[in-house]
Amino acid sequence: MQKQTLSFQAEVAQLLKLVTHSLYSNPDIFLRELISNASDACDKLRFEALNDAGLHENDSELKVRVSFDKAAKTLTITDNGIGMSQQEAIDHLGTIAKSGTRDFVAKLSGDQKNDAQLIGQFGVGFYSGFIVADKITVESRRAGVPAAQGVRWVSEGTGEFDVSEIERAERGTSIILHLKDDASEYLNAWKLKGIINKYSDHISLPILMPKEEWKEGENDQPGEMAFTGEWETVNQAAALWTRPKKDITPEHYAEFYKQISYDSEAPLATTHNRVEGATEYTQLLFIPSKAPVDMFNRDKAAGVKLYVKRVFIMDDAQALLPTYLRFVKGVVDSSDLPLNVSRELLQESRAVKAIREGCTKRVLSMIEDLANNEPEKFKTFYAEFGAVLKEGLGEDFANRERLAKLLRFASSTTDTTSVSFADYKARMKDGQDAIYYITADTLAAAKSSPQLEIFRKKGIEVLLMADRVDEWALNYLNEFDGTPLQSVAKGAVDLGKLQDEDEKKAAEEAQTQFKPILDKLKEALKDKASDVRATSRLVDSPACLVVQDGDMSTQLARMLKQAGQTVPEVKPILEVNAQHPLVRKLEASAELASFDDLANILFDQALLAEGGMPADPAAYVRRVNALLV
Ligand SMILES: Nc1ncnc2c1ncn2[C@@H]1O[C@H](COP(=O)(O)OP(=O)(O)OP(=O)(O)O)[C@@H](O)[C@H]1O
Repeated sequence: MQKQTLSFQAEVAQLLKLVTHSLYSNPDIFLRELISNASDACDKLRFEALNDAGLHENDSELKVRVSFDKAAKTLTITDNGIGMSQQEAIDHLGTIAKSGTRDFVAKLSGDQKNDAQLIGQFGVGFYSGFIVADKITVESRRAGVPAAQGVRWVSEGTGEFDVSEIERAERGTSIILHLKDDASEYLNAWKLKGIINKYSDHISLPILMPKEEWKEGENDQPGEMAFTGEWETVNQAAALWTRPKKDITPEHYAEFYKQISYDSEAPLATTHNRVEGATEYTQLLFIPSKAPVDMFNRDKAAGVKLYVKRVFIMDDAQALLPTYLRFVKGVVDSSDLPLNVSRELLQESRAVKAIREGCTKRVLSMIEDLANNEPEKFKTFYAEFGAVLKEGLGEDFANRERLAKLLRFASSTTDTTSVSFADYKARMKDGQDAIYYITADTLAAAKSSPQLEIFRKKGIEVLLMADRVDEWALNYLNEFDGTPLQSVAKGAVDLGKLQDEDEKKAAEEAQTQFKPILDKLKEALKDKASDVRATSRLVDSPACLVVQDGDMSTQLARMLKQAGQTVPEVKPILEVNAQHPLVRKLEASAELASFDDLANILFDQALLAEGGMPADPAAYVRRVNALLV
């Protein structure tokens, strides 16, 4: 292969510019990124060698070596992992393959402070070398490829890189950083050991550095540290989760978490256990402090890595946790699964089923623990992940009750999202036999909803729900601890024992007395409303819309339509307040030509009040204007 000069993909060039303009306030992390890549490369080799032992080439002790040359001002990170072919070096180091990272780079604004924050969430991997180096040379040979087909890749981190063919006896990759003048502090073993200890201690491979010893000076010269020619292991070289809990500090856990999650913040909660019995495995799971931007994408990659007997098998092992816990990050290391387990096999494995149940229970305990003992953290958790947790009501029947206890809502008497079903029950009025709730597009809409009027008048608390998932999720929860849940926007209003006899009688009388008008309204609105009836649910408003028990609410129907789904046409019921002057006016205009307009205005206003839109807004405006002039 001739030496070639190639250009970076536009996004890489953009990223590099950012990196070289000293994006990081903490330059040390370049070493973590490069060691992490080296460790990934070794994981890949181990995995591919499961089917082709020849790839080990008589060098099966996988390791990472870090060394420096003071005179040449270079720092070199070498691994004997999978290596790169010539084409792979061009593809992997010249373009960004991961679409997630590419999208993210496209979002960078050029504003350094903002970008720095954003980039902290992703990590720039290999390119972080350019924080400390003004030139990087990569030399590599892929496992199984002849020594003559090695590759050298060189770049100064500007627009281009060179690639050429080299002879390379040993398999794997060396990253040679030509350090900038102001980065010479990295030509120091103590400094490097300190960074490795801080960021890369949990790496399961040995990280080796040349051994140094104190050498006394001769002829009155001062002594100095000198290389002995041997290598020494400078990390613990045992995967974090395999070590006894008592030897692991919160900082170790946090570092490990940051490494696997690309999060810059420490996790909110951590659980680490060895599970013994019929299925044996170790779980190390984390709840992040912040939700990722794409959390509501249910197809999003899961966050748990699968290892089998300490061999890395796959990222994003979806079978290990239910979808509604997709925000959890961590590692599961099983001793029961075969090393060649595939994603398909995972779905069917009984061991995986047991692991999944065990992990789900653990995560729920972790959340319960926050709820019971760390209210501030639970608040953070709920603000970030409460909405996803609700999906569990429909997805995980076995844990439905535990989940229901963890839910929190705003209510007509509390502004914060802090009311649990248990709190609500404890405050229920004498004679109240249901937990009342309302769903709406926003909390403000829920709060000012006409359906709440009678409840407010009687001092009955109503839970307000404005998460998109609420109505769907609540479909799966009919009761809490023996008390039924009742939407106040569905079915006829039934306050049971809370409504006194007089009120009930008045409502019935209104229904009969009002019948002619109701019939006329029904006729006028036959295309829009399935029924029109008098109600005792309203106090200040003239009318509202409700649906039958079991029907989809108008709000959910709207939401699904917006999302492009076809929804069966559900005509709502128009309920009118016989006491309201506007409704009285209807009675008076029963024989007039304007009756039809008034009827339509009444319906459209009820729709507007709950956040909907009249089917024909222009006609609505015309009708109101006709009344105004
Ligand atoms: N030491 C190495 N050995 C073999 N391949 C490597 C090595 N370092 C980097 N690569 C290849 O280059 C690619 C790009 O590396 P880079 O660090 O930019 O991203 P990444 O590792 O894929 O992502 P991230 O660092 O965000 O996890 C890697 O995916 C890998 O294929």
